Amino acid sequence: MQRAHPDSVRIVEVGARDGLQNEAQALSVELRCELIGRLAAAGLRHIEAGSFVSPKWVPQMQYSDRVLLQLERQPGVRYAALTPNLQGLEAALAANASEVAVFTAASDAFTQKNINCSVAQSLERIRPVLEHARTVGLPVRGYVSTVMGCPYQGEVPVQAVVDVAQALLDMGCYEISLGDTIGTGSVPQTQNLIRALALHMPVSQLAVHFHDTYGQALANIYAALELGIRTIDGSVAGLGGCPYAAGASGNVASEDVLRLVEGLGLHTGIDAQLLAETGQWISDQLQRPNGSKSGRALVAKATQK
Ligand SMILES: CC(C)(COP(=O)([O-])OP(=O)([O-])OC[C@H]1O[C@@H](n2cnc3c(N)ncnc32)[C@H](O)[C@@H]1OP(=O)([O-])[O-])[C@@H](O)C(=O)NCCC(=O)NCCSC(=O)C[C@@](C)(O)CC(=O)[O-]
Repeated sequence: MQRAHPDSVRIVEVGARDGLQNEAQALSVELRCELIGRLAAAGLRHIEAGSFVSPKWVPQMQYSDRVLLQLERQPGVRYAALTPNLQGLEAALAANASEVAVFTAASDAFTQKNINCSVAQSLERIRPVLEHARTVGLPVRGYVSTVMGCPYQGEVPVQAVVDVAQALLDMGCYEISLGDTIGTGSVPQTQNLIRALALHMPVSQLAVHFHDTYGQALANIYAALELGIRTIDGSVAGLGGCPYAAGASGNVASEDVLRLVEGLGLHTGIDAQLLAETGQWISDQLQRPNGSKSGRALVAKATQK
């Protein structure tokens, strides 16, 4: 997998997956395809397009196969999908996903609620996914949730995160996305975690995935950037919520991440105005407030002209 230049940042857009999976209203296949098309037009090059999980567990992600098959693909864009097991991988391959992501957590209590098994059992489910993906040359990203706190267990030891991240890398994931699932992380926690991980694996193989539940996401991302992280997950318009924290806001907004990294002189290849307009468009479709401050500001400024 090509690594980012130190002056460039890769934003992994998770709005059409992590965002929409947490919205109360399930969007049509057509609107999901249009969202992904607009994100690609804005310059996003890594877009999570869907999730091949049980529709009984996450009904909003049903028909991800249709989304992947119907969307108009742009050259150079990776259209990724979440897969919990071999059944999901087969579906993702049939829908021609450019890559897949496997997911587990650093706390057993969370994996039990999320995927109905322990962390150790989840790794055993993931192993054949990676083995099969390798035989067909499909890249696999790995997610570790609850890296800074679990809604059921509370504190999560740093060593538990290191162990799971290492296990996923050893199985063949090209990158680990560190999920602050409930957004409770702080700057010192972010620094401690990344420093601990960096003793065992290259920072270039780590990404950060913050939910903005307590408004700390941008501060934590800045701390991560200072420690060399160059891959950041974001969700356009801050789509999503958090099923584990009532009333909580969703993922950090991609528009706000973009503003932060551009302010630091780092490059992304993303058009801020097009992304902001996409954020406003999808917020209107969902009849929800636009969760990005910089997105709202850019749209308002353009309207004033
Ligand atoms: C993992 C399972 C399936 C286990 O669910 P289970 O009930 O333990 O497993 P099962 O193997 O007994 O299967 C039960 C049913 O699901 C079906 N099934 C089995 N596998 C699949 C599949 N791949 N696609 C579609 N259907 C599937 C299977 O066919 C069967 O259907 P039935 O016989 O009842 O009609 C379930 O727990 C599940 O789907 N969980 C989804 C959880 C989820 O998607 N959570 C959100 C994603 S994680 C996340 O958002 C965090 C992240 C990544 O963003 C990072 C962060 O923020 O921290």
